[in-house]
Amino acid sequence: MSLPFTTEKQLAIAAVRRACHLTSSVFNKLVKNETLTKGDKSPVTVGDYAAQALISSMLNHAYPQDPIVGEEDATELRAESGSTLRERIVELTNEALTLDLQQGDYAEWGIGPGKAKTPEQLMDEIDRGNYGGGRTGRMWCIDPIDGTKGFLRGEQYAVCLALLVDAQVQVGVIGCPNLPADLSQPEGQKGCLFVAVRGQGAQQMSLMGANPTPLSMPPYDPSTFNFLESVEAAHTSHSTNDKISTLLEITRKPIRMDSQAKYGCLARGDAGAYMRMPAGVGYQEKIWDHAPGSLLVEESGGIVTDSRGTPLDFGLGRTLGVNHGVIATVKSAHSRLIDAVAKALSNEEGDTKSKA
Ligand SMILES: Nc1ncnc2c1ncn2[C@@H]1O[C@H](COP(=O)(O)O)[C@@H](O)[C@H]1OP(=O)(O)O
Ligand SMILES: [Mg+2]
Ligand SMILES: [Mg+2]
Ligand SMILES: [Mg+2]
Repeated sequence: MSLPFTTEKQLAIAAVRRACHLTSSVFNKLVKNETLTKGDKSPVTVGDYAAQALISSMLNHAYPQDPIVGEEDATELRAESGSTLRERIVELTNEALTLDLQQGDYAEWGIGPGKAKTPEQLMDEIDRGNYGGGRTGRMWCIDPIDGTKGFLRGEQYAVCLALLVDAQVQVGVIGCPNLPADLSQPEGQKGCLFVAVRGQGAQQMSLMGANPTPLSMPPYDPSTFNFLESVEAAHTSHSTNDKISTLLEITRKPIRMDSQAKYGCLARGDAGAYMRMPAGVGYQEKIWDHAPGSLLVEESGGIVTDSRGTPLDFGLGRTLGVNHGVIATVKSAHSRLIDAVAKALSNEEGDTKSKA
């Protein structure tokens, strides 16, 4: 008998691999009018929409009953019927759907030569990601381009896919086309795929599946410990992270990087912790920004909680609800970090009161 979730894992790898191929080729040809600004002021490109349409089509073919929580929706595209933006998304998605990428990876996934879809079908595929989430049953989470700002800068981004069952992540796949296989060799081979299945461990491999390597996080070592954090100051409080660093007497500088590539780097031991302290009040973290990454870290021997030590709850809907930031680290460092966070936050509160 095969291991649980073997088919889902293979499908997720095939979908993320194809989407990475799409986003890498989009980047090289992206022009200015192929990016929109969403209601929350964040950017979305033709690559985000096309990658979601592609992944959703593949999931739909294999598991038509499974609901999908996807970041993007097609409302703006439908309103712009006949627009070049929509035409470009259709063209890109169909190119990726019909691509003869790797022999044998398409027979059962409804992709490959002759599998192009109509614009209407593709808008519907994007909108299959409108599921509201919840506590019971199966659901997939897609972040077609995580770290769109990094993508636009030509830096790090990730194509992210997870399968959840009863609000627990069971399968997580993250594709990072721009990530060096070895961070100490930034000019070396680029393109990493991270794969985790609950209870079956985590692996890193090349985007085409070469050199699969099991991941296991090194134990806490104060002499080398450092943080991974967002590039964008609006996404995380760099100054709170600095205070926590000082309290822990961390001497190495943080590594700034966009997207869930941070979870991949943490899982393979490039840094000691991924710290995501809220930059302001009111932002609710989205489940697609943490579902595959959290499983990857857990399966590599780490732990992922909010900044107060509460486990992340993927059963509340499309967001993680009121939980406060995210901390991912090796188990032996976790309680030290939680204590330092509490101290740093109470010092910040004290500073605010004394200024008032
Ligand atoms: N104010 C915010 N606080 C935290 N995360 C945010 C905020 N605004 C957007 N994000 C999300 O952070 C993620 C990128 O994180 P990172 O900085 O680690 O690369 C994106 O998915 C982005 O969402 P969106 O895709 O809607 O822009
Ligand atoms: Mg994201
Ligand atoms: Mg995104
Ligand atoms: Mg976005």
